[in-house]
Amino acid sequence: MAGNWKMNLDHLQAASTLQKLAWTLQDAKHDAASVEVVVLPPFTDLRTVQTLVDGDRLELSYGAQDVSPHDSGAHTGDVSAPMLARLGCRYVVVGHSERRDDHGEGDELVAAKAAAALRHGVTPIVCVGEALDVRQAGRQVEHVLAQLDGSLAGLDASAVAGLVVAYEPVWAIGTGEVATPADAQEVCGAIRARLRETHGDAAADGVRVLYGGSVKPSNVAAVMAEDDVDGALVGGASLDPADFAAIVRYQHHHGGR
Ligand SMILES: O=C(CO)COP(=O)(O)O
Repeated sequence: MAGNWKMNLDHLQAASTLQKLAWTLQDAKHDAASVEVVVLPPFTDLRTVQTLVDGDRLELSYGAQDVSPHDSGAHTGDVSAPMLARLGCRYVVVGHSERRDDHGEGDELVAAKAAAALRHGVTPIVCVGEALDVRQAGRQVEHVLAQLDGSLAGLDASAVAGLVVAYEPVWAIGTGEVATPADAQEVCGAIRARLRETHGDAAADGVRVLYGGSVKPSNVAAVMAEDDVDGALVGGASLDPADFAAIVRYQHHHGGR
């Protein structure tokens, strides 16, 4: 269960949010071995998050929201995978729709970013998803699979087995419009089936497929009940530690699988 904070919470707010999240999960005796909890704060928060997680031995993982395809050099404003690795980032989001849209990132760049992360032991969370017009035309599966093929270009089966892929329909992000569990399953199932074809069983069975888009404590259990949804990538609701903890612990609150 991953919380993408997007461009919210400065490093002071990050510290209090993280502490509240950790206490809430601890009070609920959350078993971190069964459901991994990940926060994805802005770059400027990462050192603070690292210090807290290490110092207080919090059972939380963290990562960044973007990474350069390059390891170092003249790339003003970018942050490299070695830098993220040194900060203890276990994950990094690549290809979020907000970066694809705001910064014109295409599949080739996303694949280069995923490869950069993997070179330095950081697990990419590769985001794919269709816009509303594509869904209305009924072309969501072919669209997402083309994005997936492009965004994972060049990765071998063992790399894919360790990956996280997040299906986030753009029309469901920040809109309150959640895909139905069947919508999420259709595309998440197609993603896993495609990876089985292209990279084999170990890759398809190892990859973790997340759903993202207006996930809330009230709707998470239904989407998690689908076969090919392994977790959630949560935006807005992850900013509230009580809501995010409730999402992480969806089985206990809503009787999911
Ligand atoms: O984009 C998302 C997570 O990466 C989803 O955001 P919301 O949960 O705010 O819809």
